[in-house]
Amino acid sequence: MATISAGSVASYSSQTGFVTKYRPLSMHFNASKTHMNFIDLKASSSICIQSDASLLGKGSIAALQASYLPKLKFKPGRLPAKQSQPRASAFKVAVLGAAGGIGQPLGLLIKMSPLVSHLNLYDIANVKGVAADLSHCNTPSQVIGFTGASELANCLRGVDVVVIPAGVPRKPGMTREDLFNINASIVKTLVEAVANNCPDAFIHIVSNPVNSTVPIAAEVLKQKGVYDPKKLFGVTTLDVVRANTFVSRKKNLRLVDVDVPVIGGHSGITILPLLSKIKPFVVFTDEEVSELTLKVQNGGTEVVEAKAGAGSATLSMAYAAARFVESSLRALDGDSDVYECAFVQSDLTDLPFFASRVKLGRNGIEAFMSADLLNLTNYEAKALEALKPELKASIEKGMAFAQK
Ligand SMILES: NC(=O)C1=CN([C@@H]2O[C@H](COP(=O)(O)OP(=O)(O)OC[C@H]3O[C@@H](n4cnc5c(N)ncnc54)[C@H](O)[C@@H]3O)[C@@H](O)[C@H]2O)C=CC1
Ligand SMILES: O=C([O-])CC(=O)C(=O)O
Repeated sequence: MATISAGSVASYSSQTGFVTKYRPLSMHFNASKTHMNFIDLKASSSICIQSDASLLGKGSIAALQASYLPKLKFKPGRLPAKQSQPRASAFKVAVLGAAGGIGQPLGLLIKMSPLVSHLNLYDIANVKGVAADLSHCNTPSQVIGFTGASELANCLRGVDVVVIPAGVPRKPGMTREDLFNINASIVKTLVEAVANNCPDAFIHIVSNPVNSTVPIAAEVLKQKGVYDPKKLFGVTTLDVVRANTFVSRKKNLRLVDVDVPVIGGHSGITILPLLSKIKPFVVFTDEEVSELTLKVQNGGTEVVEAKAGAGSATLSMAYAAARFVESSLRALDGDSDVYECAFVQSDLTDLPFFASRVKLGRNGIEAFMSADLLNLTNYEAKALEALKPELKASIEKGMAFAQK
């Protein structure tokens, strides 16, 4: 049987839920019989591509399908016995804030993507060691570390996707808003550099408060004359990841089947999981809706408190950000079946920015999944109205900061 390896990582990902649309392939991938290695950590392990087992879950399987299969000129089930190396990975990704709690595991996950040719890591401190370390992984991408303002332009030139997790995290007792004073300036400076050096890139803003840092980024890009609202994203994937995890646990569902759209923003009550729009269809009691909604809204704070001063979510965030990077790369690679939630410029509501499910394509957002906002339950409709004043204030605060 024809084979593609996902390396030993296949074993720890059977529960992952990179839930973008996915069509199974009826083909087995087995590293022991081929050199078409995805991760190459352990050449003897194998994955079955029609299952959900891969490093990045279904999304990554789709990436393999999208990036390898069309170029290999074979049909599923009719692979040649010997197949040469798949096409070179194509995309350049930069991570700004790459030596931090999120940046390091995120760098590792991106290093494992078959779609990445160059991984540029930037930080104001300690990034050369992180880059040297990661560069020893025998996956295709070339890793380079950049540090200090003088190296930022070189880090960004020619990049397709820029992820920005630079900035300070919360400590117990703080809200995400409390990070504004420090992180607003960091994001502003970094996005100015993005505008100057890779204005066509997809920009993924992770730094909090996302409800304000995304409007800041938009204003900076406008001032530079390079704003493309279809390519600027606040990363809210962690809310979806949490919602999927909590709901599947509560209702005993297979994680890979569960997809909960999460709308609004990325802070407290502005995070609104739409349980009525879950796939597969599930009935919830009122108590379950309220318990699950609060749990998702409080997910970040739960981690901040458990870490007791040592920061906020880093590993689950790296996982979520890697999923969003992978989805973006698949979209850039021509996959026409990529859907993610993100906080973006939007006219779905009367707010200028709003998180919703969007369809991604080569040029960024191709469509808004406006149907998700139809036929909301009373609970959801009320929660949506209740979140608007807080979200509006955070958006305006960000815009005002950048216009100053
Ligand atoms: N969008 C989301 O769902 C989530 C967002 N976050 C946010 O991500 C941000 C980063 O969190 P962590 O990685 O845990 O923090 P961290 O403190 O561990 O890492 C931040 C990194 O940014 C670097 N940095 C600071 N200023 C910089 C600049 N001007 N240029 C480049 N790098 C710079 C630091 O040197 C550090 O390495 C925080 O603002 C946090 O609130 C965290 C979790 C989830
Ligand atoms: O809660 C925080 O400060 C970090 C964050 O955004 C999250 O974990 O969702």
